[in-house]
Amino acid sequence: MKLRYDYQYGFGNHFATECVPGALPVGQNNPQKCAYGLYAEQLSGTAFTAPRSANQRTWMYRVRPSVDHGAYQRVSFAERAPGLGFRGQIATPERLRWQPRDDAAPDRTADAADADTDTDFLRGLFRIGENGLPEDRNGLSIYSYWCNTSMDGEAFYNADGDLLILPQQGELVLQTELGMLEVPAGHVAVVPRGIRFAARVVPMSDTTSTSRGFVLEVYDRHFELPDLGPIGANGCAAPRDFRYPLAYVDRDTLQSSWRIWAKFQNQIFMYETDHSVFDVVAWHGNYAPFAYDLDRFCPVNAVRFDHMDPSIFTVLTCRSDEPGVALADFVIFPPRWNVQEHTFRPPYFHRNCMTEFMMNLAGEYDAKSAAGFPPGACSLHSIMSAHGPDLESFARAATEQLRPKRLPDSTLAAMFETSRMLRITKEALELLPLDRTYTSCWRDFPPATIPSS
Ligand SMILES: O=C(O)Cc1cc(O)ccc1O
Ligand SMILES: [Fe+2]
Repeated sequence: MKLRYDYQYGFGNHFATECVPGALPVGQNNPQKCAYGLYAEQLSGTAFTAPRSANQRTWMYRVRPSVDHGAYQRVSFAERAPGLGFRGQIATPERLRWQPRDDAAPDRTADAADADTDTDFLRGLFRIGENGLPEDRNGLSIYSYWCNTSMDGEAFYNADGDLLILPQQGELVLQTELGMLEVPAGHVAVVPRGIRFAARVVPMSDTTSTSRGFVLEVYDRHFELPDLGPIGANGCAAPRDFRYPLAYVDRDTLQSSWRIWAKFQNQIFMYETDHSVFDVVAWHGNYAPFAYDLDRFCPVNAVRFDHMDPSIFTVLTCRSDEPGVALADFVIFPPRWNVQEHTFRPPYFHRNCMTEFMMNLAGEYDAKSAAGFPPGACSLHSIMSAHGPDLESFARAATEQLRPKRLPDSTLAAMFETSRMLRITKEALELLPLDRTYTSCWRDFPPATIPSS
């Protein structure tokens, strides 16, 4: 896919970019006077004292310093982002599945407001489940989003953690302080804690411009590329494919008034400015939003027999304190060849010490019938709750002729896998299209016949 904007590439690189020649100071961060009277400002993504390998910060050179804004005002959820007010209250081990959020369905807001309302990314965020607290910098939230309107004259930042944004349909363009980042379906983006952004929806046709998808919010560490162990130095997601924005200033909006929304300790606040916050003329550093085309993922898997664990498809991981255990992994199930001999090829039956939130992004998922798990649908299999192939997929895969089989390019599923237990929002059970017949897909497996003793 042809991208609209230019980028700089390389996961975690130290970048340097300027959209006006000479704006970026050379050899120092804090000149006594910056070029053009710009203001130098540091954005720290890790503690000042974090080890060098983990340290993340960016220096921005901007038209005004960020401090120049009105007072923070507390805003009600209903006024700006009802779905952020949905809190995880329900503990259930039940296997849950939701059908896609329908454009016509009034499921988007707390008040189940009428479907004609313009809904931007912030208003369309709908918390499904959570664990932990941002104030403890510990835990995560999972959302779905739906939007049909761009944020205009407005921006948002999340003080509570990083946002991984995964469009399933449509396209978002994120205008961020550090530049423009387009995120069509099939790509993923991460906006780290504190970086202000506006989400724009790209028209799909003359009459529709909607985007829907999913968001994973993590409350402490940042996303990293997973270690590859014996896989070696190559394979899976390559660092060079991660794209970062170039400095971008929209001169036309510089003097206009803006409202900035903030999520802080899971509350919403707003302040006003009489100028754009997208006024960073130059920046350098390694704390920045990024995007990645999931089609660049190079799948590695079993080439003779048996089914590898899905961790083999991890794109990004957010570590916990325990080595090898993620707070959350972002995993995909990409187009690929299935070639295993004498093997039941789809995902196996299992119970896991991790929570699995599954999303079908496109095409068919090999462990579920197409009708039950269409693109846009999602499911939750919580810690130790049994799940796996449904009866229909099992019957097919247990009897199919095992030739090399291409899972088509139209296939794409994804998973947020977390070591935490989620509490589900009551709104996810009441307002989203919950599939009340889900667990019946596992009824009536014929019993094995064991020889009598
Ligand atoms: O439950 C799922 O569908 C996800 C999954 C996929 C897989 O290939 C192996 C295990 C697993 O949990
Ligand atoms: Fe699973």
